[in-house]
Amino acid sequence: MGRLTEAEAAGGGASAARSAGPPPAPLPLTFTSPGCAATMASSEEDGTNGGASEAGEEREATGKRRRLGLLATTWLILYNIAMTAGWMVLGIAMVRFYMEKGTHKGLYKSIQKTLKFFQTFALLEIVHCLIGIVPTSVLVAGVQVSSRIFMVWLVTHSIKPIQNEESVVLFLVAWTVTEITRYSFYTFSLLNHLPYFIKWARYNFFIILYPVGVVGELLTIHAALPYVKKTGMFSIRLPNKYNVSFDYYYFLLITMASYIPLFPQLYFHMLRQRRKVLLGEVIVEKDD
Ligand SMILES: CCCCCCCCCCCCC[C@@H](O)CC(=O)SCCNC(=O)CCNC(=O)[C@H](O)C(C)(C)COP(=O)(O)OP(=O)(O)OC[C@H]1O[C@@H](n2cnc3c(N)ncnc32)[C@H](O)[C@@H]1OP(=O)(O)O
Repeated sequence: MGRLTEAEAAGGGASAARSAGPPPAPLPLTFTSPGCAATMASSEEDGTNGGASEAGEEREATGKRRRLGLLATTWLILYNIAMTAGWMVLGIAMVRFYMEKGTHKGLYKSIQKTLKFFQTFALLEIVHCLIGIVPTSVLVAGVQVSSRIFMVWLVTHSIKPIQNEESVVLFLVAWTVTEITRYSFYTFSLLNHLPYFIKWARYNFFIILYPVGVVGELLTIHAALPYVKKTGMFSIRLPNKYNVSFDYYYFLLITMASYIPLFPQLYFHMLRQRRKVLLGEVIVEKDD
């Protein structure tokens, strides 16, 4: 798989100037699905070039909806509205909790049901990719969603002593702001009425929120380590009749280490999406 920038595809001009600079380094993981190339190639926009661009955007959105089918589009609109509402409820609950109590202690306990419900519901994002109704790669969605599910169920839910750590608030705030923006972006896009500030927020907030969320997650896992070591939770010791052993403590250490290769992949993927959507750079997949 090779990647072609708009400058290469169009042979230069204003677009070339926009996408000037060194081409992005090829990544070991391919993050765009083959089915996604045509959509990407047709989505040139910069939000500033007036009527022609808007008309083009509208045509593109209508075309996209036709390709998707009414059922899939309706489902995605309902799904995205539900997720936007869910994360808004969570955000409001967090702000209210803090304003009433003046502390973050007890915050996780008070919002955990809503968090678990909506974050678990996000598993459908992997299904959306698998059945091809969204062009995101299964790998990107899989890493993103599974790391969140892991944080919610196998770390924060299971290890009660860490629930009041400040780091939990850090990732909760980062996730909540991101998801309200992301799901409202998808909803308005599907409805073909995307306010520019939502598009802008979707492709700028992550620059800060992604690292903030990752720091929160890593500090939370780190805080869990002594407890996991002491209790031996989720671990299987030898000897046993299956002759298998598993140490959750080391599993957590490996998980923390896996952020080093995986997080930059997600971050650079988002930076590429940002260039495509906000700066109008087109990335065309071509077979070698
Ligand atoms: C079991 C143990 C596992 C341990 C694993 C350890 C791994 C550790 C590394 C992982 C670190 C993750 C940390 C993370 O949890 C921290 C945070 O999240 S902090 C908060 C900040 N976070 C973010 O900003 C996250 C951003 N993430 C995302 O946006 C997505 O999750 C991602 C999958 C990365 C997005 O990628 P995508 O390619 O989908 O971007 P786009 O939004 O531009 O969408 C591309 C096209 O798909 C269409 N689309 C996608 N979803 C929908 C939808 N629901 N409805 C409608 N359309 C959708 C979208 O419109 C685009 O279409 P087009 O290209 O045609 O315009």
